[in-house]
Amino acid sequence: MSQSAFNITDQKLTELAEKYGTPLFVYDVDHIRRNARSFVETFKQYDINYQVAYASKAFSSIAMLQVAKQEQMSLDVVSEGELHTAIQANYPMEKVHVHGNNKSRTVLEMAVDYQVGCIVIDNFYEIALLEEILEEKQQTINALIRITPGIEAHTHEYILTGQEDSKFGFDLISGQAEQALTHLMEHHSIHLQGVHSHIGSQIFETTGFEMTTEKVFRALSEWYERYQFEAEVVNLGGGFGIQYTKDDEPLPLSEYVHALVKSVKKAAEEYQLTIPEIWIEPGRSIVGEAAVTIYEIGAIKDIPNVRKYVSVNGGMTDNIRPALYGAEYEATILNKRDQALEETVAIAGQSCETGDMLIWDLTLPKVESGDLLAVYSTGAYGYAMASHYNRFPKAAVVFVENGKDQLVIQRESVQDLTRFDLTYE
Ligand SMILES: Cc1ncc(COP(=O)(O)O)c(C=O)c1O
Ligand SMILES: N[C@@H](CCCC[NH3+])C(=O)O
Repeated sequence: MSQSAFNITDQKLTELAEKYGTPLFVYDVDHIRRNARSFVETFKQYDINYQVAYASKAFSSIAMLQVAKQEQMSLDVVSEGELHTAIQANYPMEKVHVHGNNKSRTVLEMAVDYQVGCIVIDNFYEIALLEEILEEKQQTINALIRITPGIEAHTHEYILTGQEDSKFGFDLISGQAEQALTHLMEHHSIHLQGVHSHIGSQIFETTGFEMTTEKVFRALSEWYERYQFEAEVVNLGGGFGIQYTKDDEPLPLSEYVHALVKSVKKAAEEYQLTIPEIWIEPGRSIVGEAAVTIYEIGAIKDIPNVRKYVSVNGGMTDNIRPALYGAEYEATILNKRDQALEETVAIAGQSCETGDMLIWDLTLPKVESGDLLAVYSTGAYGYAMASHYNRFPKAAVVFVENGKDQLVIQRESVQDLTRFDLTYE
């Protein structure tokens, strides 16, 4: 499991828990950099133009974006808040790609004012709104159209995005993608650079990506024949799987890049099209295995012959993935790593929800209140999806690199929670 790839010792994690309190997200920055470099260095082996855009929805913070920028990545944002974070991190705006299936006028205006690298257009409503804004501002902008290729990747239903029946993008099958293309080709304030397709998340095979490339190029070839449209860019999204538990067997990140480049080259040759720039937008595979969450164990409820519930001082408010997707995690007790495994317990969150369980069956040494539990592979969609349910303040986030630790997101206090509340007169 990812514990082996995680390079911060239990002793260091224990010290960090004492220094910063719990629950605490601890990121191994070196791990983030290695993942980013796996993608970038593999692309460099080919004679093609590429962009690796970090999908900041997986974990966005100013410090994280500083690291992404240092690693030469572009950036995918999906909201005003993610774009604002990019601005605060001084991200080069020409490397920012703006996504979203319901972009607000504000986010589109920001994107135009800051002249972001491109807007990934999702629907007809957005085209009309964007054209109105560009007309008002007498501006132009680069764009990709997001197409849904009609691919069902092997992953959880809620994180599938490439199938025809999806809220995202213009689908190929009904002809809506082609309709968007012909409209955009006639309206010159939007410079159409190419197409985008993202089929889902936590995918362990390259087949889905290869099939997508084939479908995208088949459409591009038709569009070339009918309208002489040539894509400068083909963005094949993110979705590369990581290891949460021993049952997950992810491919090396370089494998995805090899497969994508080869399939693009093959399809371009087959349809006699120029090889476009290849863009990808990984999120989970950059940060997922780079972090652990440390909790303190509190209440223990043993129901003889039924189950032993071990509660931690966090749960669905810092990691909603088990409750939302039935996601599975592995964990250890930091202060008991050398002790024999003795009992199988269930790790419960502290929110007032029966479904707030982090791990149903975890074998640990004898558990006691006060022990520190480290849950692995929590770097993606953990803090990013945190909530204030039951008015629990959000956890703190620490980055560790070269043996040095630094707080990058402060722990919230209960005072923070009532900061926007007004009394009712
Ligand atoms: C459009 C788009 N791009 C990129 C990503 C990042 O996916 P992942 O974190 O699985 O790499 C997502 C999330 O699924 C997405 O919806
Ligand atoms: N948040 C999801 C994945 C969705 C990614 C964004 N489209 C997860 O935790 O697995």
